[in-house]
Amino acid sequence: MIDVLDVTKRYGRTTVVDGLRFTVEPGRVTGFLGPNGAGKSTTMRMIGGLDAPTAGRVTVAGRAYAEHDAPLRTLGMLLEAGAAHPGRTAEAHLRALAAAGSLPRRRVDDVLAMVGLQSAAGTRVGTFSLGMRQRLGIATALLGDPAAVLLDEPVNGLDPDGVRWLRELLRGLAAEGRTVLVSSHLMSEMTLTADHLVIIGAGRLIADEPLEAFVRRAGDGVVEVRSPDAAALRNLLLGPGVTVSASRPGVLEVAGLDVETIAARAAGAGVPVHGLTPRTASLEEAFMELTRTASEYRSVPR
Ligand SMILES: Nc1ncnc2c1ncn2[C@@H]1O[C@H](COP(=O)(O)OP(=O)(O)OP(=O)(O)O)[C@@H](O)[C@H]1O
Repeated sequence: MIDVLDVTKRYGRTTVVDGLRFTVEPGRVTGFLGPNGAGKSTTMRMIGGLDAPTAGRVTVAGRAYAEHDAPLRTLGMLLEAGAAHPGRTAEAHLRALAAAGSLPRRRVDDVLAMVGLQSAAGTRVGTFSLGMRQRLGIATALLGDPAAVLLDEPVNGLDPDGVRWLRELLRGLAAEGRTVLVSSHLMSEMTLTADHLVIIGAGRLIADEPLEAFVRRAGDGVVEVRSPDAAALRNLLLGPGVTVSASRPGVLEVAGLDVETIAARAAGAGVPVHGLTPRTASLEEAFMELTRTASEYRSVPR
């Protein structure tokens, strides 16, 4: 569990984080969202003890990061890619960290396997692609088998396969009961990974809610349904307050019914359904609108 308790961070006269308060619960992926410059990295650095709040407190499992006897087992973090020495191999980099943190050597092999870098273990980090560096950064974060994981924009530099892999990894870590906080400035990315959202704008909390609640509030309520028997399904779903349109063959856009109801009706009538997705195209816009409005209420200069 991570607690950000009324934290403010000022650099000179600039307030970057402003009275921020939220809790990151274990067992789920929490997406930490905000536009560029919102204060995400600053907040994450304070959680990881790399920067001190001007006011307020941050605790990990009830204590400040620096006060833990086994910090690497408490919190693993990826705060910037490419922190490894370019002349070292991936394995040597991880071994050095394991030795410094009194971690068993086998953890090096474990995390190399977890991030899919076994075959590059003996390669110098300087020759790594951005995606490989990102994977090594994630391996570093996981080295101590930590109860909480903090990843700042981990998707940067990953290809589509890498993004999918990361999504599975994060969901797996949460399923193991760990606390997972992952930042992004893209809503669309988070809708596929996060269970819970913490949204900030201009250093202030804008939303702290389950992803589902955000989608319900900000989405347009349209469900896309793919079916090889779209015509039959259309007749089945139409009724008072329900509109069904078909923009592409085999795909219906249904407004006025939720995913569960559509699935139950189709199953009840034996109509095959191959896909059922709430339309999320508008979520990115809703997110931008939300954070833009918050920023406009700020006095300038901060
Ligand atoms: N050491 C520093 N000194 C002065 N200002 C800083 C410092 N670190 C960050 N800032 C400022 O604080 C603000 C928030 O930065 P931060 O990196 O935390 O935002 P972010 O939400 O992570 O954005 P991004 O998505 O661009 O990484 C920015 O305006 C940045 O210029």
